[in-house]
Amino acid sequence: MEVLLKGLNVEEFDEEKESLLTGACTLSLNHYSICPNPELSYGVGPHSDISSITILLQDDVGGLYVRATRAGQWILGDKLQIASNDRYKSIEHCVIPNAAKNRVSVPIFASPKAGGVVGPLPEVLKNGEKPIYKDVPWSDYMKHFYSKGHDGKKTIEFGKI
Ligand SMILES: O=C(O)CCC(=O)C(=O)O
Ligand SMILES: [Fe+2]
Repeated sequence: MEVLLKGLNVEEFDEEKESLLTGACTLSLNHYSICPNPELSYGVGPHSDISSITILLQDDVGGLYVRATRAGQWILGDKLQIASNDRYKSIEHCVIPNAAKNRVSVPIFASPKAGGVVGPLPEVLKNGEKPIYKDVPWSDYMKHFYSKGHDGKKTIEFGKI
């Protein structure tokens, strides 16, 4: 995270920044059952995570498809795209089920602490750059994400000015 922040003119990953970006960690336990016709369904439809960063633990079955050329075991989320005023991009991904094996995955989401706000970092706008996003309570952003089905990268529109 510190490397990513250096690219945004943020010198120090202090307590305030930590709480704003990665103050709350949650995880999901996902089980994908064998699917006889994987081409007809999704395990999880295309979306970007709303977290800052997601770290994925998974077994050797596979099935995560990522719309990017460079992605390892971590995925950037909307919170970081918004904080960086679009310098970093959240990564769209989906899960295709497997015809022969069950799969287990454990994504760990590093997100803002409850009560936090989603918006461009002041350091990013320091040079007079126009903000693309407004300040939105993190709880509203989350509510919006969970109020609808997965829809690619549309969630981030909610934060736009
Ligand atoms: O199971 C996976 O590989 C990813 C699941 C996922 O994208 C999510 O829970 O947000
Ligand atoms: Fe995801």
